Amino acid sequence: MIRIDSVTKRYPDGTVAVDRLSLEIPDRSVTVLVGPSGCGKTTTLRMINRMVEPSEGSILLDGQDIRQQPVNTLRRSMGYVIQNAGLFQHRTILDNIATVPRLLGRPKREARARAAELMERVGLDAALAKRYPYQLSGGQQQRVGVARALAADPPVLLMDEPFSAVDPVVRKGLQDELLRIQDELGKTIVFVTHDIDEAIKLGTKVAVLRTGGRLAQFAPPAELLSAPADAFVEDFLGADRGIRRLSFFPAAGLELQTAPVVPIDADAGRLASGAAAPYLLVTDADGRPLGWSEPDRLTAGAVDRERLLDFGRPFVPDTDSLRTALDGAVLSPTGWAVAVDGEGRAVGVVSQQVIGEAIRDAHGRVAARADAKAGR
Ligand SMILES: Nc1ncnc2c1ncn2[C@@H]1O[C@H](COP(=O)(O)OP(=O)(O)OP(=O)(O)O)[C@@H](O)[C@H]1O
Repeated sequence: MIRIDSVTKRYPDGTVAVDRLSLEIPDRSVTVLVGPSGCGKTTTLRMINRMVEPSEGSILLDGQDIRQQPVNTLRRSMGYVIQNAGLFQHRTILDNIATVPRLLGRPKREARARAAELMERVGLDAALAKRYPYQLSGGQQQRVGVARALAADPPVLLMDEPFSAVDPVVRKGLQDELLRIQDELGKTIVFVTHDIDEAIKLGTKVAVLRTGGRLAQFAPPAELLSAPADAFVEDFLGADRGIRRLSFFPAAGLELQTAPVVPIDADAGRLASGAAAPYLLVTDADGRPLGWSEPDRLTAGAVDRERLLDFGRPFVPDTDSLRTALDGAVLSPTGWAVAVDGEGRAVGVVSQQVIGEAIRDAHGRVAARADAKAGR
């Protein structure tokens, strides 16, 4: 655990970048520091690897004051990734990644083998190994930055706005990759961003800082969204807080109806058994959805695919959230969402109303848990 204990940083010109900040950063999880420009995120991160020394307070790593170990030893235990990757322009990709193992005295062959392995881990094609940084896209360069930071297998990874300079699509890919790597490697990651959506997506816990380096709230993302500590946090979270919060509620408990799902070759009896529903979902012979139809427009054995209504975007109950299910229902011309299994076969349908009830239940459960925690 990294423990930031009442740390203040006053720069020589008198700027107080961080003001009596206390934070406990748990092991093997992603802790995000988020806040408006100039609120002291970078200063805080750099105090963890002693690129900046606190004016007051202390930082403990696994119970030991970080000032008690030589700065080089400390930094070796902490990979550091910055915006634009900060790669060595005159070295190949492979040698960029192999830099730290080489500095640590690893033989060239071993360091390069490790670098090649890391390229694969961060999703870089081996063919890029001999290129130079300027021959890579921004997103690829960031991946190299992550690989380089992982090369010495440090337990801690400090990341300062690593994905800010790339476009939203590439950024999403990099975020997904980071979560995957984190799942596999279980690093202690401290991640700085000014993007609250990135914070909510990546953070196990999120520290929202306000200008002057003061902590506004430190909580898991779902808790931030459901109970912002004050108006500043609420404002910083922005619009759609309620909808975004639904991402944290699984769709697995939704009660699905199967009677309205009918195969394209359904006989009259099968069609009649679903006829009470306002719409039927027609599937192909493998069970994959084709589209919606009002029951009285269907004739057994003669379904005109062209006349079916678009079924919108289906959700997978086992892995998706209530947000995805609701989105599916809102996008569907019938107001019903289609549930599919991992192979894309329809497993049932669910109305907006039922999703609405599930949302109310989920809110109720969270409120009950909060009450229990507060001893009410
Ligand atoms: N070397 C320095 N000397 C004086 N003031 C500094 C120095 N470095 C940072 N600051 C100031 O400290 C405050 C916090 O800066 P910091 O870079 O930590 O913020 P940040 O939250 O990371 O900002 P951003 O999101 O814009 O990168 C700012 O007011 C900044 O101007």
